[in-house]
Amino acid sequence: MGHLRLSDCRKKFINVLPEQQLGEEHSSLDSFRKAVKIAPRNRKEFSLIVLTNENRILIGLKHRGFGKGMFNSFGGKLEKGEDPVVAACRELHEETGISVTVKHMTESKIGILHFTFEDDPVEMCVHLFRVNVSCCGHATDKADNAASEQILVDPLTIRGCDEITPEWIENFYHIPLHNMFADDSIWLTFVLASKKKVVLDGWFHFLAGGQEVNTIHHHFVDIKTDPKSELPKSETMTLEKRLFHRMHSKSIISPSPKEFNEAWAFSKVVKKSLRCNELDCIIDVAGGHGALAAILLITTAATRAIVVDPAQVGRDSVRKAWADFFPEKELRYRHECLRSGLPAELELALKATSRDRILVVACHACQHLSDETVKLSCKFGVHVCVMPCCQKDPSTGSSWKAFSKNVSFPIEQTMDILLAGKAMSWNTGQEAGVRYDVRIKFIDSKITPQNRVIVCRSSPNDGEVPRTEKSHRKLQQAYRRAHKRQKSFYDISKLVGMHPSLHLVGGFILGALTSALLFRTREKINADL
Ligand SMILES: Nc1nc2c([nH]c(=O)n2[C@H]2C[C@H](O)[C@@H](COP(=O)(O)OP(=O)(O)OP(=O)(O)O)O2)c(=O)[nH]1
Repeated sequence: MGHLRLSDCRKKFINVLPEQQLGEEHSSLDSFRKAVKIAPRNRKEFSLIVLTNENRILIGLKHRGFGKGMFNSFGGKLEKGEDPVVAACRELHEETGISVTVKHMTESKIGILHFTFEDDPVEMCVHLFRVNVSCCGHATDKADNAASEQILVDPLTIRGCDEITPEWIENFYHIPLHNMFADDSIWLTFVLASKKKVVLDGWFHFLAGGQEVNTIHHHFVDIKTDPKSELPKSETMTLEKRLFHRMHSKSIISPSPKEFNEAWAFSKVVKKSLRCNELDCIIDVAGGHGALAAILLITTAATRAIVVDPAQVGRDSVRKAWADFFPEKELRYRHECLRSGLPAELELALKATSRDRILVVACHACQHLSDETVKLSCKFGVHVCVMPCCQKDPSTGSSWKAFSKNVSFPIEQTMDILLAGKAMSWNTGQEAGVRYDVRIKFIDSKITPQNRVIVCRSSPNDGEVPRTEKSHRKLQQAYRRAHKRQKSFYDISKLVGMHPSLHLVGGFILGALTSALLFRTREKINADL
């Protein structure tokens, strides 16, 4: 335990207030008390919760009350007789919608801040908490939060109230300290920059003039670090997380977290199944917002992606959120149905690149659309991956539905297998001079139960015997095997070196010898008698 330098931590923050607004720093509480002559008569208690997620912080713009027009962490006055921890849970929920258990909030307490003012005899006593949350794409389950160490938050459920609007700051060091209370430039910078869990006892005496002046006269901060209580190791910001956070920090609702997770998982399957450094063009069919197209642009070598969908769903959201992740690449939307839009785009793409560098994808396109996507793509001989949904049996008499029922196999899976079967049929791709290697892969069923990705990888069959020819040869072999006996007789004659025309002569001689032998035997028997 010991005193740490506050000013060193401050240097990393780009919006920190100038030293003259932060007043004189004292090295002891005695020294601070001697300098601050006004003794406060009344005391008011508040809670204040610093809410972080990895190296991001959620703060709120205040619309009324103390600090109106400025950013602050969440919190408020304690109600009469209310425990500070309970007040912190209540205020955090009221102002952000985030639920934290009393137990977790108790463990999250990191100190007390005391504020006095030259023009106000009331001392403000603020109970300080630091809550670190994990953002996820699933609805927050209070029971899970209670049971685990982590607070899981679905970013879409974060909401403000008439008093405050929450906003994520993507990087601690960019926090708008120039529009926050002056003391934040002292203690908040320290709390955020410190790798260890810190416990504070902060004393701040402000000059008269309230938030307009926002200047500290004297301050003293007693900081203790507990070497045993390390902060939870912050997870590394994977690309997936950066994309996800960027999306919800811009309050984007299309794609939803579920759709984002589906697109991300789908893209992973694609990347495992195809040579992604060789892709050039992605066509995302029924792609709506275009999240899948954008993710593939970001994570593969492809330079162009086209979203073919008659509906205009959240196209600007994806650009708004992720444009700087694919700066030199092109994301284009074609608002047209797949039947005409896909062949038109495939023709355009084939003018610019070779078919083995083109990939058509469809994530959760209804089954008839997935069917048509595969059919058209195979006609052009390009790679195609689909994850169908809304499978129905289109056959007359619903024969597949009956089959599924008989073998207790879900119709959705039957239809997917049938689609894979069509793609790997002997003729598929022949017209384009390719053959298809077809696999069914899975994404996590927790993301979606419709989790089968049909991956159809095309490869040239130049110089190769067409599959129909191969099977014809096999049939001939089988036919020969079936007539082996006839063949073997011919083979034996060949073996003894006899010409087939001599068979007759041989037979005649053999017959004559046998008759002579029989005749002699009969004569001998007659003589004996
Ligand atoms: N960061 C920081 N926070 C402060 C300072 N002074 C101060 O009161 N706060 C916090 C403590 C409280 O969380 C909040 C003030 O509470 P408030 O006036 O909004 O109380 P409330 O939510 O109950 O408001 P209301 O509904 O009664 O209008 O600001 C300060 O100097 N720096």
